[in-house]
Amino acid sequence: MTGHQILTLAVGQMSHGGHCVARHEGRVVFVRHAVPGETVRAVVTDGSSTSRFWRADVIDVLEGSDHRRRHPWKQADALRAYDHDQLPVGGADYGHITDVHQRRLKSQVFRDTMQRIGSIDISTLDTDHMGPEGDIIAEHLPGADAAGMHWRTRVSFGVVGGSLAMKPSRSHELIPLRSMPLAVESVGASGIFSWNFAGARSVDVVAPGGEEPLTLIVRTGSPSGSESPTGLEGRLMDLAASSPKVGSIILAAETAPSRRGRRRYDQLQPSSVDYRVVVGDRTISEPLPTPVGDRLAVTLPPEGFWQIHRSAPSALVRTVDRMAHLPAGGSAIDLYAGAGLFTAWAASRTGASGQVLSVEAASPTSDAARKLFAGVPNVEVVQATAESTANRLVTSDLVVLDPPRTGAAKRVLSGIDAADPGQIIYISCDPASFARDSRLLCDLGWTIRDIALLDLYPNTHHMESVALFERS
Ligand SMILES: C[S@@+](CC[C@H](N)C(=O)[O-])C[C@H]1O[C@@H](n2cnc3c(N)ncnc32)[C@H](O)[C@@H]1O
Repeated sequence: MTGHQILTLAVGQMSHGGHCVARHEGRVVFVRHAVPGETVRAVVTDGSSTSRFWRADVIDVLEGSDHRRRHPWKQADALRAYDHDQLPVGGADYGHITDVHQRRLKSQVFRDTMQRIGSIDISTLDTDHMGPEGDIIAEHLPGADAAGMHWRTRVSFGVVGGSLAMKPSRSHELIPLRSMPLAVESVGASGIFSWNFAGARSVDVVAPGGEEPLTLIVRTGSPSGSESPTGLEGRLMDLAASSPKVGSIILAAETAPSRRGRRRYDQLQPSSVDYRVVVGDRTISEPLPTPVGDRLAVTLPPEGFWQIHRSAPSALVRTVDRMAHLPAGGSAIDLYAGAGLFTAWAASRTGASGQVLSVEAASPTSDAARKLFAGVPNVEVVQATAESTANRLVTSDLVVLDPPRTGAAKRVLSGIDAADPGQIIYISCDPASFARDSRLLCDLGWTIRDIALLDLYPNTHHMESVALFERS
């Protein structure tokens, strides 16, 4: 291993995943916490003499970029952490880059990833959002502060020594937190960073609609029916009584080991977790950008999927609405539908004489959709995987798909193609899987007509794209 080797590097372009590309003696080095154009000293964190590439973290900036700023979150500030012989916590890997430049880099990464993985040149697209360098301008969303903080309505923490904690990127070490400024203000104001969670394995915090009161899901490894030896439950009740900003606490005991790689908010097998309300309610309420009849909000369990930026639901629906041609009386299919964000929009567009099919695999989330659309005759909610449904789809005016980070399976895309809808709108949180899936759709005879890039994850390398496909 080359651990602790220090290199002086001239840093090149930003790549997918938040690393800048540099070279050392012919070998590629992926450098974290850098800005393209800088000269830095970086410590090698991964790689051996036989590795094709190395990874390194910036510890000192010799020639800084004009786009560098002081990281607004001290515990995630790599330079500060290395000065104190510590590791920075992960989760805000773009925090050292100015707000406007973060979005410029995301645009470039998206364009380059589409070219590299999908062999798709987006610079020729005829869209209002085209930037001067042939990349899609990433849209800034309201709901964060000037430093791009306080937008997350959902945050997951580990627990160490009773304190809420997070890991540095690519590390298993848990670092106790003093705050988590990406989260909406009520999370910091609730006092939970000084609570004693000893006995818990992890804690998920949800601020429905970005507001208070918060709901906490406190996860333990033992059945929640048995009082833990650390007295966790009693302590949580006392703490909740002293904090008006925490409305509900739910103990979640894993009754079967969690599968690696499963996402926290879309548990497809909820039976392996036993949920029990300690304080407050078992469900939360999220405001809907498009009401369903007189229902202005959807009720769902806090572990069910909902977009994490407080402005994401309205921004995504607005973008889909701008791209789609969905007439009154028309038909739409919403795959990977969650609790029905886009189903609600499609139902309001198509009206009473239209038809909308909403397909979601996770049962708690799909149950929420079924309750939301109960009594709405033109909406059918199906709890199933997109894969099992795709070969039975009938033709429609529009298919919306919003898969998890891994993208859509090949047979989902082939099934959509065979059903021959008028339009496909693909919402993605990962440019790499989106580029792969776009290639497949293009090979099946579809063309990208429009793309929007939304900065749903400020201060991180993540981005969201919404793309419209039509037949070539
Ligand atoms: C990115 S979320 C989008 C949800 C919804 N469109 C929204 O914006 O609220 C992806 C959803 O797909 C669901 N999901 C994951 N794998 C699936 C599959 N194979 N088939 C159907 N749904 C799946 C997840 O449970 C999650 O609700």
